[in-house]
Amino acid sequence: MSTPLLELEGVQSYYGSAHILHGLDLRVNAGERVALIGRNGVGKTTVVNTVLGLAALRGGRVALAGRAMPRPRTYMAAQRGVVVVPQGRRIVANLTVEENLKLGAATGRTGHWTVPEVYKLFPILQERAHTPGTALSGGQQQMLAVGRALMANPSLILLDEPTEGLAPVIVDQLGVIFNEVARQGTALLLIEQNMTLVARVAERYCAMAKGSVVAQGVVAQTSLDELHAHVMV
Ligand SMILES: Nc1ncnc2c1ncn2[C@@H]1O[C@H](COP(=O)(O)OP(=O)(O)OP(=O)(O)O)[C@@H](O)[C@H]1O
Repeated sequence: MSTPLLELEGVQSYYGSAHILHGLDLRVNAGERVALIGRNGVGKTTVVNTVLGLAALRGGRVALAGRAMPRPRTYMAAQRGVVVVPQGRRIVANLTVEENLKLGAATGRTGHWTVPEVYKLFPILQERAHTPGTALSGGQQQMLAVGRALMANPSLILLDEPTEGLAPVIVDQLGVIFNEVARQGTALLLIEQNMTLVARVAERYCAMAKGSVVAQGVVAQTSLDELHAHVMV
């Protein structure tokens, strides 16, 4: 079997003295589309933060593209081809759309994704190229956040609740985009509360409760009701 792009084994992670992840196991292989689901507060964002070094890894193992990262850092993840589209998008306010996109290329990784290729995927970003990034609508800002991540030519994108607060028509458009990005060969870890989108995009799901993965399965063999059961309060 090929080396996983992302592998967490028995991960224990903390914010200060708050112990959030309790022996979490998760693996994403090249080209896979995996959904990470679970109720609010179970620790999904903390998985991302652990990979970026924003939550403290105090037990277990994190490996990126086969290399163990005892002290993960954001730049290490990007260098190893793992890029995050953060919750809340974090578009830089005083930069234009195009300048925000170019920020994503800072790792120097080359590949399919360039500014023109991102504009082909999101024509609206080209139309608004010289507009301040934060002047865009919520859906357009999410497209910009995805485009910026693609500019790093990642092998894996971690998407943290990308459709939060967006209208259903925009959510549908993003689903098409995520599938197109995956078709180009980029693996996805999709943290998502919208199970219809999960069913449309992901092949496999991992469901979390209280800081660990408690169930997993093949999305095509799982009903929407079963998926919803993992996220309902
Ligand atoms: N900086 C922090 N310091 C201390 N505790 C935190 C911090 N950030 C998050 N937490 C706590 O860690 C737990 C897991 O939060 P996390 O954001 O990972 O959950 P989540 O599953 O992503 O939830 P949501 O869907 O609400 O984003 C929660 O109890 C939260 O209150």
